[in-house]
Formats: sequence, structure tokens, C-alpha cells
Amino acid sequence: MLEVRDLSFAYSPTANELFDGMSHVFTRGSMTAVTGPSGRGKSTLLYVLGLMLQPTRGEIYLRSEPVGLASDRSRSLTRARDIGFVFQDASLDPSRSVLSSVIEPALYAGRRRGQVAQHAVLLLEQLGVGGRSSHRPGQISGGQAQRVAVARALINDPAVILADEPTGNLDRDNAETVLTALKGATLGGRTVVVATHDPFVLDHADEVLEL
Ligand SMILES: Nc1ncnc2c1ncn2[C@@H]1O[C@H](COP(=O)(O)OP(=O)(O)OP(=O)(O)O)[C@@H](O)[C@H]1O
Repeated sequence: MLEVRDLSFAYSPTANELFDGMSHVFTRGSMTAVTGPSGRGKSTLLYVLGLMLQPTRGEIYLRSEPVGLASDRSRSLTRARDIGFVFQDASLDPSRSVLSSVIEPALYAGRRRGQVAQHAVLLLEQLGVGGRSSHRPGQISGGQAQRVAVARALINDPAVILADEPTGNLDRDNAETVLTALKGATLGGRTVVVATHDPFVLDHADEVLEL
């Protein structure tokens, strides 16, 4: 489903090379936790898998198609259609309602609000934050915001979800809810990749990739 072959990345010609020619298959329908010491490149790997950074060497394959070295436009399209992101601090726009935040990535993917609003409401309900649709991010808890971020990542029904320390700022109960939501996202064959130091997430991952 999602695969890297001979992958290396450096931020500049003089910077250290990360990943050292790594090859790995991120299995369909499973959650892989990427872990390892600080600075080893966990976040960077998510940016590379998310087609925001291009490999210095090697390639990324999505459904067996090479995607990592494609043009900016092609990578943007792949990203909008096939990849959902969840960041550590939810990164919700403070000026938008929760519902509007969830709908926004669908608009980038070329769909209209009316086509996706019902799906967005359903996702928020499934994640236990249906009652928060009209709230702003400042009016909900960190755990609720992170569940909204998961709903936002799922709105385009992406093949891949990439999450960077999604439980980093959460207490155990909220971490559990977010983890359950991410594991639920693997049902139906999605590939979920989580960069994390959290032993709780590592314990519950289907696979662990140590950098
Ligand atoms: N935008 C950037 N420009 C240049 N170097 C960067 C940039 N972002 C990260 N780096 C460097 O790349 C290396 C990998 O960083 P990255 O944040 O991916 O590591 P990490 O394993 O996620 O670390 P942490 O566990 O501390 O979050 C580090 O040496 C970091 O300093």
C-alpha cells in the first residue's frame, strides 16, 4: 500500500542524511508506530511520506505507483486525495467552527460543502464530539480538539493517515480515545503511521518501526 525503497533525506547538502537508505512496507489496514531517539527523523519521515518533502535518494510508492518525486502539482493532488494528517497540537484554525475545520480539506480536494457536510457531522459523532460542531477550538478540550483533528484527517476518506505525536499533549483517557480513533481508521484497509515516543501508543501499535 505505502512503501519506501532505499529512502534517504537531507535538509541540505551539508546536513546529516536521515533514514540511511531505508526500505519498508507500511501494511494496509494496520497502524505502524515510528519511534526512536529525538532527532532521528520521525517527524521528517511523516513529511516525506506526506509528500511535503522530496526524498534525496530512493522513492515512495502508493498503491505501487511512485509518488515521491512527482511534480509539485501531482504531489499536492495525491496529498489532498489520499493522505490525512494529524499533528500533536491539533492545529485547528481558531477562527473556524469545529464543523468547518473538518470540512475544509474536502474543499481543497475539489468537493463542495453541501456534498460533505453530512459526512463531517457523522465523523464528529463517531468520534464522540458531535455535540461540539458549532464550537471554536478555544471552546473545546485538547482531547476533543485532537478527535476533531482525526475527523478532519478522515474527511476525504484517505488511504493513508499520518499522525505526529498525536497523544503528546494528552492525559491518558484522552490519549486512549485518540488512539482508538486512529486504530479505528485502519478498518477498511487504511494505512496509519504514527510518529511517537508514547509507550502507550507503542504498546497498541500493530507494528513498530524504530529509526
Ligand atoms: N526544517 C528543518 N531544516 C533543517 N533541519 C531540520 C529541519 N527540521 C528538522 N531538522 C533536523 O532534522 C533532524 C530530524 O528532525 P525530526 O524533527 O524529524 O526528528 P524527530 O525524530 O522527529 O525528533 P523529536 O523526537 O525530537 O521530535 C534533526 O537533526 C533536526 O534538527
